[in-house]
Amino acid sequence: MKREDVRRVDQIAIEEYGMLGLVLMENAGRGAAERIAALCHESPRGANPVCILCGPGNNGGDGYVIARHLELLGFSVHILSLVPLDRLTGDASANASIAARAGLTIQIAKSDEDLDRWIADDETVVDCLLGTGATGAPRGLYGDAVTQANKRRGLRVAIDLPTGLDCDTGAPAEVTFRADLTVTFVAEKEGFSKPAAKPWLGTVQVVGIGVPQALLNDFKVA
Ligand SMILES: NC(=O)C1=CN([C@@H]2O[C@H](COP(=O)(O)OP(=O)(O)OC[C@H]3O[C@@H](n4cnc5c(N)ncnc54)[C@H](OP(=O)(O)O)[C@@H]3O)[C@@H](O)[C@H]2O)[C@@H](O)CC1
Ligand SMILES: [K+]
Repeated sequence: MKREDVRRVDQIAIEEYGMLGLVLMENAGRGAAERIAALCHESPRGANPVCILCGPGNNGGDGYVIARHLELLGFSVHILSLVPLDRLTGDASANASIAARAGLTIQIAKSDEDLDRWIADDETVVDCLLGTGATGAPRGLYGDAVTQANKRRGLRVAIDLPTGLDCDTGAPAEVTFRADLTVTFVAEKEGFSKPAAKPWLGTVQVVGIGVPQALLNDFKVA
């Protein structure tokens, strides 16, 4: 599915079907947390704790939901946000507030040194940096975070798409998150089928976010 179409599905679910964005994000995050937990339990590299890297948009918002559900599933979780929480808006801001009030550990990374210090070598790293709103190669600290994550020995999980990968063309940026598992929402993105994308995606699992079948049918999603 093309980036533009998957974004339209979210938009129509909210604007025409009256679903709440928060509900879609909850479904997305909960589904992703369950897939991450299953992978951690079955893989020898699947470590506890889990480090969740959160970016400025709704992909970052998914990260706060995932953190809350992984804690409920018995994982020790910490969140590294690349932006101060007061810069978040909408559903991402709401979920960051819930996580903060719930006492989840949230650190705000301001430099490459912070990232180097705070991402442990053997923990599972979850990429909630950039999703379908990404344009071009990851800039500044976003590129640094991907580079740091790729150096670690633990499992890597990308949420919706690996940061740095163009989800329409499948072309990787010079710095692209190298996932063992990509949990993607609604449907596989068009670029995922391209040979260039394969080394960055790992296993791909699709998680539904609860939008009605009638809407999926309009977009020819099985
Ligand atoms: N209800 C829904 O819609 C649902 C959405 N869901 C989730 O939301 C995701 C889409 O969220 P999103 O649209 O907020 O975009 P996302 O990629 O998180 O961030 C955009 C931000 O990144 C920035 N930025 C851009 N490029 C950059 C770069 N190269 N390097 C650095 N920064 C860059 C950009 O800044 P700007 O370019 O505007 O200055 C902007 O601030 C989707 O993938 C799925 O995970 C699910 O929860 C299901 C329900
Ligand atoms: K991502």
